Order: sequence, then C-alpha cells, then structure tokens
Amino acid sequence: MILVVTANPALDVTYAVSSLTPGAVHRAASVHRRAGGKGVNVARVLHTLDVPAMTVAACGGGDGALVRADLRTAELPHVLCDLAGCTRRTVTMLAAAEDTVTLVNEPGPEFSPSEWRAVVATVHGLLDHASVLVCAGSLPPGVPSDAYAELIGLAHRHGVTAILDTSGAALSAGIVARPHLVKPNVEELREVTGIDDPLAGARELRLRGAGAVLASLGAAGLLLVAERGAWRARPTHPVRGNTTGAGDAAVAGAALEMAGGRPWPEVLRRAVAVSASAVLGPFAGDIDLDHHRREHSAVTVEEIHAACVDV
Ligand SMILES: O=P(O)(O)OC[C@H]1O[C@](O)(CO)[C@@H](O)[C@H]1O
Repeated sequence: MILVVTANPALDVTYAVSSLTPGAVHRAASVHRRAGGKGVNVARVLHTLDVPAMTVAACGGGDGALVRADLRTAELPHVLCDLAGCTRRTVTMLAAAEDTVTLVNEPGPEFSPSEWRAVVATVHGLLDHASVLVCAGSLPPGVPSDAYAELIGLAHRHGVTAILDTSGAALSAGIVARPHLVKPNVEELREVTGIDDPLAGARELRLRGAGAVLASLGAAGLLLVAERGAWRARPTHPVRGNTTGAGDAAVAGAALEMAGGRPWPEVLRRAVAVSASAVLGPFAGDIDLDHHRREHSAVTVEEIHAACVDV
C-alpha cells in the first residue's frame, strides 16, 4: 500500500471563465469542487491506476466536511484527523481565451501541536502496512518546517521508501532526512538552490540529502537525477489542457514504480506518461487512462551526458 500524507488538504475549486483580466469582475461559466491538496491528487491518480493507496490528513469546518464527503464518494481510502480550524480552499481559474491556468492557494488553518501530533501518530500506525510513503504539498501554519523530515525518519525506521513533494522551507528541511526521491518543479528547484540550470539544481539537492531528484520541466517533460546517472524524458507530443495536478500525477507514477522496485529510467517513463495524461483530465487528480497506456509504451528515456539541459 502507498501511504500518502496531505499535510494541508483543500477543497479544490475550479472556475472556467471565458477570459481572465486583472482588476475585472469574472463570472464563472462553470464551477467544480472536490477534495484536493497534492497528496489527495496523488492518491486519486493511484486509485484510477488500481494501486492501493491510503490518504492521511486532518480536516475541519464546513469545507473539511465537504472534503470528507468527497473522499468517501470517490472511494479513496482515508484516515482524517479532526481539526478545530476550517480546511482551506485552493482555486484554479481556467481561462479559455488566453488558454491559461491561474491558481490561488490559501495558506490553510493554524494547526495546534496536538493536531499535528495526531497526524504523525496516524502515519506511524500505518507504516507497517506501507511500501512507500508520499509526503506532499505545503505545510499549514503551526506545523514546523521539519515536519516532513520527522515522517521521512519514521519511514526509514520502518524500511519504507519515502518520496517528498513540497517547496520552500519544508523542502529544504525535509531533504535533510534523506528521502529516496524529491519532486520539485523548476521554479521550486530554483527557489531552494538559487541555481537556474535544473540539472545542476537537482545535483545540488542530491548533495543536500535527496537520494534522487525528479524535476518537472513543464511541457518539456521530466528529468531524473540519481546516484548512478541522469535521464530525461518528454511526452511524445505536446498536450493541452488543465496542467493543475500534472506534477502530482508524476509523483503517483513514480510511487507506483518505486513500490515495484523498478529501475530509475522506468520510474521516469511512468512519471512522464501519467503526468501527460493528467493534463488531459478535466480536474486535478484526473488522468486520461487511454492516453496513459499509449504514452507509457511510446515515451523514450534518454540518458544525459551533458553538463546542463535545455528546458
Ligand atoms: O499544498 P500546496 O502547495 O498549496 O498545493 C495545493 C494545490 O496544488 C494542487 O495539488 C495542484 O498541484 C491543487 O490541487 C491544490 O490543492
């Protein structure tokens, strides 16, 4: 089973608008609401791929109740701790005229120390049943920046593979606990390392403790840097759609191959195939299964011998 921690879950709200203009009033042509946050998206993709996954999070308030109800409706196995504060919303605006995707992510409710300890205890209690632990998304206010480092340390003690997908201080502090894989995008990599070239940035994260680094390069695909090599793979052709959650889908693909003990080029191939198929899904957490199947057999993985990569 793949255990997925969503430290800061959300009610993901997607608005479709005809055009997006700063300073203007926008009337949504459609509204969609579902349980979200990076880890929930990872678990949703794994569920679609028939891979057993368990979501752990803490929820509260009216939107927390909607998140709980949606996880049940979607039949995503979960353990949700109680939270006094109200679960946040994350908003995606899909603008047809500009073909853009714009996000507004709330910071989330303040956690008390005991609320976060309940999440840690839940993860601890489930690790004996897990092959992979995924720690995904931002940390909410009140949770220390080394919170993921603690969970990764627990995973090591249980012989469980650990994957970290977060940004900023949570990424810097989490990496020290030596996760087997981290999955930043290019901006997150640049923010944490101060290095523009993704290959050099990924190598720097390995020096800081990451076993391997899977860096998403947007439409240019993904890059994987491990101890004994570096590889890159791109989608077979450009895909247009909702890019929200494409990175989470890459994490799901990587987790599924790592759970099977597959070599790094196969981890990368799957991550690219699942990620490209997520762009074709209407909402974060969705994938186009037919596209995924075709893409998985067609994606080519090239080994990198150069000192830097073009994005
Ligand atoms: O935890 P954050 O980094 O704020 O990210 C959460 C958000 O990211 C997404 O997962 C997309 O990756 C959205 O579904 C939204 O919930």
